[in-house]
Amino acid sequence: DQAFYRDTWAEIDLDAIFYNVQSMKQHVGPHVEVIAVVKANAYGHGDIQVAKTALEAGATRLAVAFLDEALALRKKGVSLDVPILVLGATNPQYASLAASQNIALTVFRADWFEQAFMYGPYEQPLNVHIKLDTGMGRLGVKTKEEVQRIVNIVEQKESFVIEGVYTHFATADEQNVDYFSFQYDTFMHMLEWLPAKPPLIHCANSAAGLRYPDRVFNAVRLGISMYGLAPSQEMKPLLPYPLKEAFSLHSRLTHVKKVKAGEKISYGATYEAKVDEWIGTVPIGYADGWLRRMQHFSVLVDGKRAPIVGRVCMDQMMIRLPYELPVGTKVTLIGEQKGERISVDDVATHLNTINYEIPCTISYRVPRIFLKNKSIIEVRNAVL
Ligand SMILES: Cc1ncc(COP(=O)(O)O)c(CNc2conc2O)c1O
Repeated sequence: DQAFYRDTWAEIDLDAIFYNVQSMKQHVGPHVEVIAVVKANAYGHGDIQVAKTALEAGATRLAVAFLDEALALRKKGVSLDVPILVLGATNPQYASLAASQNIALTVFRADWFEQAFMYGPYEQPLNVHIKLDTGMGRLGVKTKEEVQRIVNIVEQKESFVIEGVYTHFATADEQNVDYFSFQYDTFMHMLEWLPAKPPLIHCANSAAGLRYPDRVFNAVRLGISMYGLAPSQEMKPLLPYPLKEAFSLHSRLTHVKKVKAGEKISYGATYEAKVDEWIGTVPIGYADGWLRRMQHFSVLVDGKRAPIVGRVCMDQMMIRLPYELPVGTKVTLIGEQKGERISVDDVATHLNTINYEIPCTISYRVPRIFLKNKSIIEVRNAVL
């Protein structure tokens, strides 16, 4: 039986993931842990495959958005001795479950602990990372009093261990460093509120890790640049080492026809052939996360750019071919053909968004093929 039957797939180059993690590891030095941020199915790249590769490449911890993603990694084989940090908020009633699975939780409210304690008992203590809000304005403690309340509760109950303290930057990927510096200084000031320094102190996302390797304390939360994507356009000229893009997206022509001038293509009959044209049909659409706004963008066939013509449908779209090509011809929507390249950034620019959003949006319906040394080691098909 086939791993998947459709003619559309994403390829994740795990060698690129490995290289990007190893590069950051070397960049920040041996005293700084790399925490691989694999939330949102590893930004659409495949959570367990990226997690395993990152750990092989020197990451020592994983980070996810919420508890379900951490439990999923355990179920998929991440051993208990690999710590996983939940970056988002967790309902206090699940604190003991997290503790039993060596999953650390982000906390930022003293009342959370009062509730979490009621849901005991805790066979083993829960590791918590106190999040400080230095200016991101999302989650985090903002006052010394709140920090004191948290520390007092933790000291009273042996169910909780403060394993870490951290903050998150809002503008680390921008050329202007004013707000970044304000947050960094605020973090330094807030750290003084803690009676003792926890084992882990971390503030850096990819951008901060790339730009200020000597100001990351002792761990970096590596997300976007692990996938070989720059945190922002502004940051591209500031990259201390090259990044290797891990994600590519491909399909194959399911139909090729010659249309006469005046003939219409796709819903709304919005596209009209100006002259006699060769039109190809590609089996990918907005239900795959290749959004309707991709109309007027181009894809690669035979190493040439072919414009998407007419409206993108739920499962298919049409392109204007440079010349007649056989059914089955490979179409590259993100990636390289014969030296021509369409990057994740190109798609993001067309959609007037950031590169983070693109791989995350390629839906469960697109099978993921995992490559190591250019050969397929695994296929994930969430449809079957
Ligand atoms: C708390 C936290 N730490 C680290 C990271 C990794 O950042 P990076 O991918 O820039 O390296 C994120 C990413 N959070 C998000 C990325 O996009 N939207 C977000 O909320 C985060 O929310």
